[in-house]
This record gives sequence, C-alpha cells and structure tokens, in this order.
Amino acid sequence: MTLTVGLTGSIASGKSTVSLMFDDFGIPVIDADKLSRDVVMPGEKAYDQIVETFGERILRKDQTINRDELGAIVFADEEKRQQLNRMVHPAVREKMLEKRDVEIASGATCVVLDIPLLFESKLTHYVDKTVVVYVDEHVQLNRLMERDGYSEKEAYQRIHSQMPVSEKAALADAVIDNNKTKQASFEQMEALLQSWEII
Ligand SMILES: CC(C)(COP(=O)(O)OP(=O)(O)OC[C@H]1O[C@@H](n2cnc3c(N)ncnc32)[C@H](O)[C@@H]1O)[C@@H](O)C(=O)NCCC(=O)NCCS
Ligand SMILES: Nc1ncnc2c1ncn2[C@@H]1O[C@H](COP(=O)(O)OP(=O)(O)OP(=O)(O)O)[C@@H](O)[C@H]1O
Repeated sequence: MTLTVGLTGSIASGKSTVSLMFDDFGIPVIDADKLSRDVVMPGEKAYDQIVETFGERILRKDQTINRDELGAIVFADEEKRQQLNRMVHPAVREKMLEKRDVEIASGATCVVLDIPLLFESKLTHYVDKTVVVYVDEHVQLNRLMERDGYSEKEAYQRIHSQMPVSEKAALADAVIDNNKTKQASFEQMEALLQSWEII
C-alpha cells in the first residue's frame, strides 16, 4: 500500500526546499512545476494554444516560451491567469498521475506530489494526506523578492494570485513551519514521517 502525500504551500513558502528533504529518505517526489515546464515545450499542444492566445511576443528567439514575459502578463490579469491554467493544467495532471501510478506499481511506501495549487484546483482527491509548508507573509515576501528579484508589487501580485497560506494550513493534515532554519523544517518533516510510520 503506497501512501500518496500532497505537498503544497504558497509561492516561495519552501515547497522545493522541503521536497528535496524527501530525497534523504528515498521517497520519490513528483514536481508539478517541473511538469508544467515540460508540457509547454515547442511541439506540445499547450505550447500551440499559448502562442495562439498570448501572441509571438511571449516567445524567445529560439521559439521557447519566455516565462518571465508570460508571468508578467498572467499575474497582472486574473482572467489571463485562468486562461493559461486551462491550457497547462490538463497535461500536467495527466503526466503527474502517470508518474504516480508508476511509483505505486513499483511498490513505493510513499510518493509525494508537489502541487502548488493543490487546494485552489481542488485536487486533494489525488492524495491520502496533505502537508502545507507554511511561512508568515512577510517572510514569504522577502524570500520571494530575494530569490526572483521581483519588486514588492510583482511579488504581491504572485502571492495574491493564490489562496493565503494560512488558509491552506488550516485545511492541511500537517503543517511544516518554515519560518525558521531549513534544519528546523527538516526536523519537523522527519518527525512527521515517523508519526505517519513512513520511516
Ligand atoms: C506563469 C509562468 C509561465 C511563470 O513561470 P516561472 O518560471 O516564472 O514560475 P514557475 O513556473 O517556476 O512557478 C513558480 C511558482 O509560481 C506559482 N504559480 C505558477 N503558476 C501559477 C498560477 N497559474 N497561479 C498561481 N500561482 C502560480 C507557484 O507557486 C509556483 O511554484 C508559469 O508559472 C506557468 O506556466 N504557470 C501556469 C501553470 C501552473 O499553474 N503552474 C503551477 C502548478 S502546475
Ligand atoms: N527555512 C529557510 N530559511 C531560509 N531560506 C529559505 C528557507 N526555506 C526556503 N528558503 C529560501 O526561500 C526561497 C523560496 O523557497 P523555495 O524555492 O523552496 O519555495 P517554493 O515554495 O518551492 O517556491 P515556488 O512556489 O516559487 O516554487 C528560496 O530561495 C529558498 O532557498
């Protein structure tokens, strides 16, 4: 029996940081952000839809999608963000479930689905347990601006495009408080895996 865990949080709350820690326990992680990059490569159905909708100005010289350009458009316009979601999400879900099923068939004890929009997209039926990586908003804002070089306005546009992380925490089976050090988060995760008898 494989336990499927949904790992989520909000932008820059530390999902990738925590998801890397699962490696230490040999637990496979399927990353929706990574899949969302694969499914918009030239030749994919979503690529054609995106170029048709947003125009060639979102393309780089090598014809791949300029993610900074597309991000600036969709995080400033809720309807456009929803439009992009409708083009990208079906293919991401299909690939994610394929990969999850491979892990289940191989007899993994646990598989983690790292899905930023797990609650917003109502995907909790894909998983047995949910874990939210939580940070206070001012920590999130600072880490986001520092990591990606966004202005405060750009960072807030991205934060406000998602459900507040405090609301996600209230919905979760478990919360990892990532306000402190990465080591402190690792210890919380280890204790959680022990309490769920995964390790
Ligand atoms: C808008 C895009 C081009 C920006 O690309 P960029 O490389 O700058 O960001 P990246 O994809 O690494 O996402 C970073 C974070 O932004 C947040 N985010 C991404 N897309 C969305 C979205 N549509 N709505 C809300 N938050 C989002 C997530 O927290 C994600 O972890 C890209 O995020 C995208 O194609 N988004 C649509 C697909 C999607 O929803 N991906 C997220 C989960 S599948
Ligand atoms: N406990 C921590 N202490 C200090 N910095 C941290 C901590 N956790 C994460 N960070 C840093 O904060 C930034 C955001 O973390 P991370 O990339 O893991 O977030 P994310 O939730 O995966 O983001 P996204 O939603 O954009 O994919 C990164 O620069 C990361 O190194």
